[in-house]
Amino acid sequence: MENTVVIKCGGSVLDELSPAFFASVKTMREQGMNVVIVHGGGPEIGKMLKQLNVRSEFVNGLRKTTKEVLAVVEMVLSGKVNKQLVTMFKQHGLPAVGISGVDGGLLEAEPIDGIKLGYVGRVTAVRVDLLQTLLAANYIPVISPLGVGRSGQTYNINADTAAGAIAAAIGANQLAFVTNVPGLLQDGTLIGEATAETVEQLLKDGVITGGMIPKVKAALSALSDALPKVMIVSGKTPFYEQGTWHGTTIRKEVGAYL
Ligand SMILES: Nc1ncnc2c1ncn2[C@@H]1O[C@H](COP(=O)(O)OP(=O)(O)O)[C@@H](O)[C@H]1O
Ligand SMILES: CC(=O)N[C@@H](CCC(=O)OP(=O)(O)O)C(=O)O
Repeated sequence: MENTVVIKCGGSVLDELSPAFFASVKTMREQGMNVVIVHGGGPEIGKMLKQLNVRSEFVNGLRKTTKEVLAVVEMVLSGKVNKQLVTMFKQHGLPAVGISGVDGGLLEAEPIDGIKLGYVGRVTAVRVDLLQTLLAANYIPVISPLGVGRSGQTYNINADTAAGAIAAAIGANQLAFVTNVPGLLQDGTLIGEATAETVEQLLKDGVITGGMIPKVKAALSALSDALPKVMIVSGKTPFYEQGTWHGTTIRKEVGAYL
């Protein structure tokens, strides 16, 4: 779908989204862009698991998801976080519809590795027509990263991975990861522009760690001719003004897109 931006809002910044974040989304819509939001909620899930005394651990940045953990993930992502975000959009005059990847079979998924990770899924198909219908009616879809298997099983999907898969499926020409830092940092300094090759090197050198790893991996696999650049930006400050992105831009190669 031409002129479409997929924006992933990280759980790390959901409580700190500034009015400037919503103003940036408004600007994009005024410029005729279709906006699709995918949200995370890792910290909120962690808090709820703790309150309920349910243990969970991370394996390679992914939350090992037992049946008990899955019930909490579903409740927090498609309930609390999704509705909070929809309400925030409404308060800023933006019409949003919250759906999870289960609704309408939006995100079809299969288990990544049932033995090690339990109910953690990867996206195998996206019901693009559902998103197109909402966008055509001028709504902003706000998606929580749950998937549904062929047998009806629900899966927990990393929000960065889900955003990348949705961007590729809908044919978005822009993808942005909104998080709690200004972009990719090296020794505390913002990296304004990076090629896929540079990012691979930063991963190898251990400059990119923790929650930034699934983000850049999703960015690298989403890059294509149709999606020539991916942005990593802050949700605490304006991230898009007068056609300019503030943060890190990752391109396939130097000069791939200007
Ligand atoms: N090179 C890096 N540049 C910026 N942030 C990094 C880097 N390496 C690791 N990080 C960490 O990644 C975090 C963002 O990932 P995460 O906490 O998972 O956020 P989100 O919930 O937005 O997905 C940052 O707050 C920072 O601590
Ligand atoms: C499989 C897996 O790890 N799923 C994530 C889904 C939420 C998420 O990705 O939230 P952030 O974007 O805030 O990290 C989780 O359970 O935390």
